[in-house]
Amino acid sequence: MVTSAVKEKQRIQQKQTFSYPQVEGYEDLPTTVLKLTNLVKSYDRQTTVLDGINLELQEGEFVSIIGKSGAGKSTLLRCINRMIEPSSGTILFNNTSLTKLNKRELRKERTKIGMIFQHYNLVSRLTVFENVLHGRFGYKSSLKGILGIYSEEEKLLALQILDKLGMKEHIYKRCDQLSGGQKQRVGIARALVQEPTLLLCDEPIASLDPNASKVIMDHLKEISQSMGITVLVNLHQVDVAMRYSDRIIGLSKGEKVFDGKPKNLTQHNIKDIYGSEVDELIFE
Ligand SMILES: Nc1ncnc2c1ncn2[C@@H]1O[C@H](COP(=O)(O)OP(=O)(O)OP(=O)(O)O)[C@@H](O)[C@H]1O
Repeated sequence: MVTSAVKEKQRIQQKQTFSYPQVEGYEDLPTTVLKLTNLVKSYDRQTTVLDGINLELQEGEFVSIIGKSGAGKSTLLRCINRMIEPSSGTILFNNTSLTKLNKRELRKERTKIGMIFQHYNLVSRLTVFENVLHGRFGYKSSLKGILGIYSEEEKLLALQILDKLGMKEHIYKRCDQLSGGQKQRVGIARALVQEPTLLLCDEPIASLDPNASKVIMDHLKEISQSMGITVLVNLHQVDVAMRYSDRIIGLSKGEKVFDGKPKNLTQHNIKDIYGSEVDELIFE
C-alpha cells in the first residue's frame, strides 16, 4: 500500500528538477533554492564574462564565491536576480524560471531575493527604520510604496529584525550618522524584512575593518543557520570564505574552476582561481 507520506515524497520529487540521493524520510531531502544552467553573460561581442556557469544552491547553505578582480563574481551575483540581464542560460529560483518572467512577474519573485551591497545602498537622509521598511516595497502597490504606507505587522517585523541585529537603539538615527558596520547591518535588515529565501551579498565586508567584518559575517552565518535562508556571498578574502562557508565556488575568467567544501580547497585549486597572485593570499 502506498502511504500518504510516500505519496507526498513522490509529489515533492516530481516537482523538483534534480535527483535526490535515496533517503529514509522526505523531511531529510535537500531543497534546491537556486539552479543555474549554462549561464552566459557578454557585455559586448568580444568578451564573455560568464562562460556557462552551472550551479545549484540548497536551502540554508552558506556559499562563498571567490576569484580575482574581474573574474565575474559581481556579474554572476547580479545575473541571478536579473539586475544584469544574462545573455543566455536558465535561472531556476524555487522552481520558477526567472529568465522567462516579464517585468511584473520578476518584481514579485524578487521579493524573495534579498541583496546586500558593498556600499550599502541606503538613503542617507532617511532613518534606519525608514530604510529597513523600504525592503517591503516589492510587496506593495506603487502608490502605497511611494507614500510609505506600512502595516503594523511590517513595522513590528522591521523592529524585531533590527533588534536581532543589535540596531534597535539606532532606529531613529539618519543613516548618514552610522558607522560602516552599522550601515551594513541596516542593509541586512532591509534584505531580511523582505522575508527572502535567498540572500545575495556582493562583497559585504569589502569596505569594513576586521572587527566590523566579523560582526557582519557572524550575522550572515547565523541567518543561514537559524533562519534557513540560503546565503551566497562574494568575497575577496579566502581566509574568511574558508572560515564561514559550507561551500566555496572558485571563479576564474568567468568559469567555475572549483566547487567544494572549504577543507577540500587545495593550494592547487587556489592557483587555478588566482593564478600567480597565490603567494599574496592569507591562507589558514
Ligand atoms: N557594465 C559593464 N560593461 C562592460 N563590461 C563590464 C561591465 N561590468 C563589468 N564588466 C566587465 O566584466 C568583467 C567582470 O566584472 P565583475 O565586476 O563581474 O568582476 P568581479 O569578479 O566582481 O571583480 P571585482 O572583484 O573587482 O569586483 C570585468 O572585466 C569587467 O570589466
